[in-house]
Amino acid sequence: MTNENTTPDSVSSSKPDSEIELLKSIEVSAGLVFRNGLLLITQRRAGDHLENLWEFPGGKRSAEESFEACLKRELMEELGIEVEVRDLVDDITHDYPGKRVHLKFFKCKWLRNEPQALACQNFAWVGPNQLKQYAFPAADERLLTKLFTGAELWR
Ligand SMILES: Nc1nc2c([nH]c(=O)n2[C@@H]2O[C@H](COP(=O)(O)OP(=O)(O)OP(=O)(O)O)[C@@H](O)[C@H]2O)c(=O)[nH]1
Repeated sequence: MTNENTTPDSVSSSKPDSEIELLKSIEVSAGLVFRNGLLLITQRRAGDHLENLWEFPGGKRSAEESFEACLKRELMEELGIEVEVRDLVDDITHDYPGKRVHLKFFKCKWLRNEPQALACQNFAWVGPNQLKQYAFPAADERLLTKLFTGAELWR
């Protein structure tokens, strides 16, 4: 995990504001998939943006697709699992060098199929204490704090 902080009001970046305004954000839907009190996380593939870091599974929304539909599709493509998409837990915009991402994180309930690493390097089901041992992208910092401090999210 990096030390970079993001809040909805302050977007961290190394670029001047004028340049950031020109960046069009990439819209991403990601899931907090719970099953029996454990959370599913995936590892990004080597060679991808933010390679080898762990993340909440999901991906880019295509035009005309809702964030919820995008998430169901991505979870099927990446892991072969079916979920029920529930509440929006966080909504974060973050600037990486040359790239602005707008992420919506939804709580999901695992419904069926054992996960398979179809489009990720690896996956793991973790509890709150294990989650601390994995390195995540800077954009996920605020959400991770919620997960570490809010036991109700895990229920
Ligand atoms: N799914 C997911 N993406 C995240 C998280 N945090 C975060 O910064 N991202 C960023 O959101 C974008 C997700 O798009 P994606 O999963 O389709 O990424 P990708 O490898 O196809 O992107 P690329 O083709 O631009 O390299 C990536 O830039 C990824 O680094 C997260 O927790 N989950």
